[in-house]
Amino acid sequence: MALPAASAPPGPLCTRSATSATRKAPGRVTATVALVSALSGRTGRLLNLGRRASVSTYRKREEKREQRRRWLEDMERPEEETEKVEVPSGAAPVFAAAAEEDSGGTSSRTQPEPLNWDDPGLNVLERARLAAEDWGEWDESGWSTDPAASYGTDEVIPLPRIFKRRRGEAEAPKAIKNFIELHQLGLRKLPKLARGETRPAIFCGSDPAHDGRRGAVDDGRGDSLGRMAVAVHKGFMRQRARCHPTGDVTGSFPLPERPEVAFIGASNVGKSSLLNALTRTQKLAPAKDDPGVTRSIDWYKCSRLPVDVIDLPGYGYAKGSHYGPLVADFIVHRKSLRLLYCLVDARTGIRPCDWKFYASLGEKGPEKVFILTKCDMVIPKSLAKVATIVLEDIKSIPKSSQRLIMASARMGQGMHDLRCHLCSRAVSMIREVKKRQEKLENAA
Ligand SMILES: Nc1nc2c(ncn2[C@@H]2O[C@H](COP(=O)(O)OP(=O)(O)OP(=O)(O)O)[C@@H](O)[C@H]2O)c(=O)[nH]1
Ligand SMILES: [Mg+2]
Repeated sequence: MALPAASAPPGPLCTRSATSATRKAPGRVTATVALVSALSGRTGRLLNLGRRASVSTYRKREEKREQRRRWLEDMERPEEETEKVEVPSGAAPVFAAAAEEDSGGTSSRTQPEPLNWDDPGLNVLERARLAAEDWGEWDESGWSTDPAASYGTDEVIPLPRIFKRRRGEAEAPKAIKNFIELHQLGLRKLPKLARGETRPAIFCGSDPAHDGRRGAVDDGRGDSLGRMAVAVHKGFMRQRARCHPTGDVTGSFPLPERPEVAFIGASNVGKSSLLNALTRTQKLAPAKDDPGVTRSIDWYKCSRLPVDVIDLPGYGYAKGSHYGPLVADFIVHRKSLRLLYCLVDARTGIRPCDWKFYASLGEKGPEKVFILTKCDMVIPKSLAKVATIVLEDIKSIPKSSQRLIMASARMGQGMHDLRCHLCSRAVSMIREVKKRQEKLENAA
């Protein structure tokens, strides 16, 4: 559809090359146009071509202006108008019931009290519901386009409003800031190394007196735990067993050989990468930029650890199927599983899908220890704020340790700390097993 002549844009009605040519040599261009016109009598057509190109550009600009105007209008609209309570598809029954009530459905339950995030009395279910509501238009299928895995730091990832507000308001305690400096955590500019020089690993998890400076790197062997952690770092791992989340054909899982610890978290949070980073075997557990890579329960055996490490499929997104409920079932019923490392992305904090998963576990399952992963992707200041928020959040999650580990599988920051933690827990698990054996022997 052609635009009416009145709406045509002001300015030149010929092509840019002709305009610039006119500016440079007006006489020559006029002569050329006159010659062409004389030869073919199509001067009007020539000019029309220019005019048409310019009209389409004008129309595009108009469209862009219109889009921008609409976007600005949306931004200026008061929050209440745009805010809507949406429950993600496939949400747990508690959300479905809440949504039904919110929409004035037929549910016999009374309208729930509006929740306030800052209320310390909120339990995990209430926080899960609040987080799901806050996420608004969050959709699990959107995970496929979520750039959470990629290394670029300038990418935008969707964040819930509550999280943004809390991150803005959070005041990180000095202890957390010092901890981050000590472990050299966060996104940092690495100094260039001279040829042949290797970057030293940062071992300061076991040494509280370490000042965190590069030159003062200790070897992590300050105590027996540190030595054990260094042994894990130099050890190797191999796969012991693999099973579908529903079990084998009989619905059962491999028999436990040792106490077990498992890594759990949303898809793509970096569970497999963290497991690989424990012994620095990059190709052990498959890890990719794609969510839903691990789709089975994998048992790994470490040469220097008296426990088995389990890599679980992630929840929130999985190609073809959603394993969240199956994994939760496995965690609840596996008696030999003594510790659960819950991974949380350092850029997003605890997400609604995480809250949903913890809500589905409830009081059941082993103790949870939280790990902030991908710490190399946020600046130290922001990392300190997110750590403060997560530490606050985990207070309301049942059976969670109040210890937060910060690590980066890619850069190795905080890995010594994680290994130390794993070793200390492994030692106490073995002690427990021995005590129980002794008790049984005495009874017999
Ligand atoms: N920058 C950075 N990237 C990481 C880190 N850990 C993991 N990644 C990247 O995140 C992506 C996903 O890692 P995976 O280990 O496959 O994640 P996963 O949680 O096992 O994912 P699923 O198996 O799909 O549940 C990979 O591309 C990793 O390279 C980290 O500490 N820092
Ligand atoms: Mg994986």
